[in-house]
Amino acid sequence: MFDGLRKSSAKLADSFTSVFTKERLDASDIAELEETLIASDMGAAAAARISTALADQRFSKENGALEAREALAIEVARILKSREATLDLTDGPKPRIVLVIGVNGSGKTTTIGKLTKNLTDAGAKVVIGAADTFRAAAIEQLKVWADRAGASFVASTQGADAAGVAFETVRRAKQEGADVALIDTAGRLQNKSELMAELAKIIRVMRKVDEDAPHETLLVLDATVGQNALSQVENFRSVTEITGLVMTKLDGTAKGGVLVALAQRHAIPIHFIGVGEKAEDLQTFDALTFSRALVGLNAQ
Ligand SMILES: Nc1nc2c(ncn2[C@@H]2O[C@H](COP(=O)(O)OP(=O)(O)OP(=O)(O)O)[C@@H](O)[C@H]2O)c(=O)[nH]1
Repeated sequence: MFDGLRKSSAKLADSFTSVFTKERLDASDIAELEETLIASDMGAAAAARISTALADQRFSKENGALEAREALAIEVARILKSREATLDLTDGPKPRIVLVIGVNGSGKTTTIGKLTKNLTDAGAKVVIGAADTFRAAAIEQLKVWADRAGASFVASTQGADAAGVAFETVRRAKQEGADVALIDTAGRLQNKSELMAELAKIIRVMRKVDEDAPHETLLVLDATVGQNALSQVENFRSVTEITGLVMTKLDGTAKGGVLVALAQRHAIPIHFIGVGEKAEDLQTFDALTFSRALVGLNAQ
């Protein structure tokens, strides 16, 4: 985690150390801190909240920078804590039906692959549905993950009806007594009404097999897009219910602070974060571990 967030923490640390060299911060230090936090993609509301909290604290002359960093991690974690929610897909209804949505390239396919590997390693039976029928490579990529993990795989040809694939995936998961069904979707529709119609159709058709489907709708966000992730949440939220978030590619960006902006703005659980391309790089989101890594402190 610490390594995965190195780019984000390095950016924050650079400007941060220069602010905290005093026992108490004056108004201009606070303003500088607030700017630093905004520049790290945390958003104005979270930056103001954190700066105000730090303004009331005192730090020692000798060790101020470290103490301030510890205090910052605590304040960041305070915002993130309410969004922390472990998602154990092997628990609850069987099969647990999970729809994975997000814009094109956000990391949906890779996230499903990683989840599948982690679930099958833990002994769960998984069925993957390649309902992203827009891109042949996405279907191929998913098949590789499915084969590697020994998961069942449902796909059709490129351009086929996505809802048909989703239907068959849920049917197969029931038939095989699977624990989890993970369904990949396409995020590349032309406009909002098309996206809404497509997702609504997928859900309607899945419900013919299981009236509670989907049990989870995970929105996958790419951290490298920074503040744009906020508008993606708004867009998807307006077309369907989102039960949880996954933020990928945190290792490839200095914009990791955007997760704080998201937590401040949207009351949606953050389940997983991606800090690399391997299955073990998909980690359960833990507010304090993330916050400490973000400000450049090792986990405790
Ligand atoms: N470094 C890094 N790369 C990631 C992570 N998650 C996904 N990627 C990479 O991001 C790229 C896009 O991921 P995909 O999983 O293909 O994205 P998608 O949302 O399925 O894209 P479409 O199929 O085009 O809709 C791939 O090259 C992945 O290997 C991550 O956490 N870290």
